[in-house]
Amino acid sequence: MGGRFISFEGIDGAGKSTHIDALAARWRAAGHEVVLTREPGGTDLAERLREQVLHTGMDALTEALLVFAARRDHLRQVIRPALDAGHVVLCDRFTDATFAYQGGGRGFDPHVLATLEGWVQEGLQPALTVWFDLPAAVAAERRAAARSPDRFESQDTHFFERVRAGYEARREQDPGRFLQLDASLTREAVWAQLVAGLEARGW
Ligand SMILES: Nc1ncnc2c1ncn2[C@@H]1O[C@H](COP(=O)(O)OP(=O)(O)O)[C@@H](O)[C@H]1O
Ligand SMILES: Cc1cn([C@H]2C[C@H](O)[C@@H](COP(=O)(O)OP(=O)(O)O)O2)c(=O)[nH]c1=O
Repeated sequence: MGGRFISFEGIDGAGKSTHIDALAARWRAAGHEVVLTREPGGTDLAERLREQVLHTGMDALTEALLVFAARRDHLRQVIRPALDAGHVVLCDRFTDATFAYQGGGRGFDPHVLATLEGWVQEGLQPALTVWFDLPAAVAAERRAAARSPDRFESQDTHFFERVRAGYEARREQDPGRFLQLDASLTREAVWAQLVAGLEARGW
């Protein structure tokens, strides 16, 4: 398996973390070098920016600038070197999250986001984006059972329905990149969809 960049997306509580770890274990057992990382984050600088984005009040443009600054550092220090070395990169969230949260959720101008995307990524996109899709109300029930909320997780269901619509708009712009999963099903059923989607791509 050559360098392969896969991102994982969905509203908070969709079940991404559960399945990213399982996929990393499966591919490592098969002998692949797997880099597990996340956004915002993945480097010392980007993790410090993450802390601010998740816990300090700011407007949507500031959020967007900080997540793209974190992304630039992450791409230069971690993602591109790993892909150049032929590794698999599994990234918990990437730029679709910016279009979904800052664009859809906060209502920020997607044209500005697209300009930043072009500067920061210089054409690099994930080979595949796995989208854990489910209604905002179901995700809210899961989160309530699991953890205390950050700045995003404390938003209401309307916010998360806008985030979900933001993901749908991104999928429509580039459908071949997306593997959309029905994340409202049981863990086993979601995992089966994920494995089937990867196998359909010869992975
Ligand atoms: N298919 C599922 N059905 C019910 N609960 C789930 C499912 N997948 C994950 N969960 C639970 O929902 C919560 C959120 O899952 P998590 O993987 O942390 O989501 P995310 O990383 O997308 O925010 C966790 O408590 C997890 O155990
Ligand atoms: C990558 C990214 C994340 N986010 C938000 C979405 C999430 O609410 C939060 C962190 O994502 P995540 O790592 O999924 O949170 P957790 O570890 O609590 O499951 O950051 C943005 O708003 N814009 C972005 O570009």
